[in-house]
Amino acid sequence: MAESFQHAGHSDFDQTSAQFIKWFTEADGTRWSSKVQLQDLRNENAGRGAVATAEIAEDEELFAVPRSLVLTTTTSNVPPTAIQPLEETGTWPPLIVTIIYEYLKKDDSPWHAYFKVLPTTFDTLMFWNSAELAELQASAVVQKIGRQQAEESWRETIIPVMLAHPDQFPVPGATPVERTVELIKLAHMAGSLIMAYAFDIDRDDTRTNNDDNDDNDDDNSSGDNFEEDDEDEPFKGMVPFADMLNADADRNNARLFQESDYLIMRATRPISTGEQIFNDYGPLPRSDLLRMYGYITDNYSQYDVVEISHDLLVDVAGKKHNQENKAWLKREEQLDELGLVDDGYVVHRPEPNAQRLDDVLPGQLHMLLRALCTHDNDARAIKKPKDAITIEEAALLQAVLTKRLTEYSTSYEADQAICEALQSDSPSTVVPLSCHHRRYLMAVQVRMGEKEILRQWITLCQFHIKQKSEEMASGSSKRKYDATTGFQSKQAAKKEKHR
Ligand SMILES: C[S@@+](CC[C@H](N)C(=O)[O-])C[C@H]1O[C@@H](n2cnc3c(N)ncnc32)[C@H](O)[C@@H]1O
Repeated sequence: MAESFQHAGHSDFDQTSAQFIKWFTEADGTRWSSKVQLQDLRNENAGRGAVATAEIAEDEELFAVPRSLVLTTTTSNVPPTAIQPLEETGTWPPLIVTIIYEYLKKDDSPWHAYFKVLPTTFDTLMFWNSAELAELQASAVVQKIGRQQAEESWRETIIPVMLAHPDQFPVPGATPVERTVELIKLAHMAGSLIMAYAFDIDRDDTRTNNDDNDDNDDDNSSGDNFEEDDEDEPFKGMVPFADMLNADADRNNARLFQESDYLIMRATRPISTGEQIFNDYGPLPRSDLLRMYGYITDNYSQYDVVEISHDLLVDVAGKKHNQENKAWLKREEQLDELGLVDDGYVVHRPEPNAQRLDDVLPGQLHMLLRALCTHDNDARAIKKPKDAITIEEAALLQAVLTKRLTEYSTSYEADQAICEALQSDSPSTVVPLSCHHRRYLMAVQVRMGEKEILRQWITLCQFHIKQKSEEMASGSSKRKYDATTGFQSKQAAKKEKHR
C-alpha cells in the first residue's frame, strides 16, 4: 500500500472514493456494474481495491472505460511543444511530463478526481532509504533500482522541457535549480505511477493489460530509469478504475480487454460475493513486485528467482584471473557469439515436486557449466549438451550456489527467527533503526525466498552427484564383470568417454 493512504482518516478516504466514483460514472460513455464496489482495504495494507457485491460470472463485464478517459499523451491537452522534443525518448518521459502537467492543473484537469485517489508517495524500492535497502542483502534487485540514472536522464530530457514552459509547469522555487528539485520529485511520483498503475495500450484490436512486466519485466528492468527507447515499446496510459484493482498471483480473476473504443475489465473466472477482484500484474518474483509495486504476498513466492552473476560462475570455476588461458577466452567468445553470455543468469524456484537436476537446469546454464568444465586442450566447438549433467558440472554449480549463499549476510534460520519476532506481539524490538517495520519484514521475506531457492538447488546438485556416483560405481563393477566376459556395452563406453 502506498504510504499516503495510511494517514487519511476513514471519512476523507471514503469521500475521495465516492467523488472518484461519481466522476467516473458521470464521464461520457463509462459503464460500471453495480456488482463492483470500491472498498477501503487499508486494514489489509492494500489501499483501495474492488470487491464483488454479488455473484459474477466468468466473462462478465465489470466496467468499461472509453478511450477518451484514458490519460495518455494524446488525450491530454499537454502542449505539443512540451512533448515533441521528447519524441525520441520512448514512452515513459512524455507520459511523465503529461502526468505532471495534469497534476499541476489541479481542479482544472479533467482527471482531477482521478488524481485524488492516486498516491503521491510509494513503498516501491525507489523510495527506500539505504538502511532499508541494505536489508535486501545480496538480492540482485538492489542493482535494478536505478534512481540516480533516472534522475540523470531526466535532467537532460524532461526537466529542460518543463523549465522552458513555466506557465504550464508551475512549481515553487526562485531559481531553475530550485524548480528542478521540485520537478524531479514530481517526476518520481509520475514515474512510479506509471510503473505501478499504467497499462500498455495496444493500438490494434488485441488484448491489453498492466502485466507489461509479464516476461519478468524486462521492459522495465531498465524502465526504472524511465528512459526506454525501444521501438516496440508499448504505448502506455493511465486507465481510471482499472488501476484500482489489486493483484495476487493465482487469485487473479479479472483482466482488461481492449476494444476499438473501450477498455473493458471482465471477470476471467466466476467471482463470489465478497471476493476481492484482482487484475493480473504478471508472474513476478517478489523482489520485482517490491521494486515495481511496493508490496509482496506469499502467493508470489512461487515466482521467486535468484540471480547468479557471470563473474561469480567464472570466478568459482577458477577462470577469472586466467587472462593467459587462451582456450577459455576462446570458448567464452564462442559463448558470447551464441548469445549465451549475460551479466547474470536467473535461477527459478524449482517446482515443489522437482527431483532431478536434469529436469530443471536451464539449457543456457548447462552450456555455460559445460564450457567452464571443458578441459583446456579440448578444442571441440561448444554445442548444446545432449547428455546428462556430469558430476563435475553439478559440483561446479553447487560450489557457485554455495558461494552465492554466503553473499547474504544472515542465515536462513536467523531470518526465520526475525520473521517470527516481527509477527509477534513486540515486533519493534527487532526492527533496525531507520527501517520502516513493513519494509523490513518484506525485505527479510524476499531475501529468505532467494536463500530458499539456493538451498533447494544445492540439494538437487547434491542428489545428482550422489546418484551419478552410485551409477558410476555400479557401472564400474558391471564393467569388471563384463571384463571377465570380455564385453563392454556401447552405452557404458560412451558414458566413459564423456566423463
Ligand atoms: C494498480 S494499483 C491498485 C490500487 C491500489 N490498491 C490503490 O489503492 O491505489 C497497485 C498498487 O496497489 C497495491 N496492491 C496491489 N495488490 C496488492 C495486494 N495484493 N496486497 C497489497 N497491496 C496491493 C500496491 O501498493 C500497488 O503498488
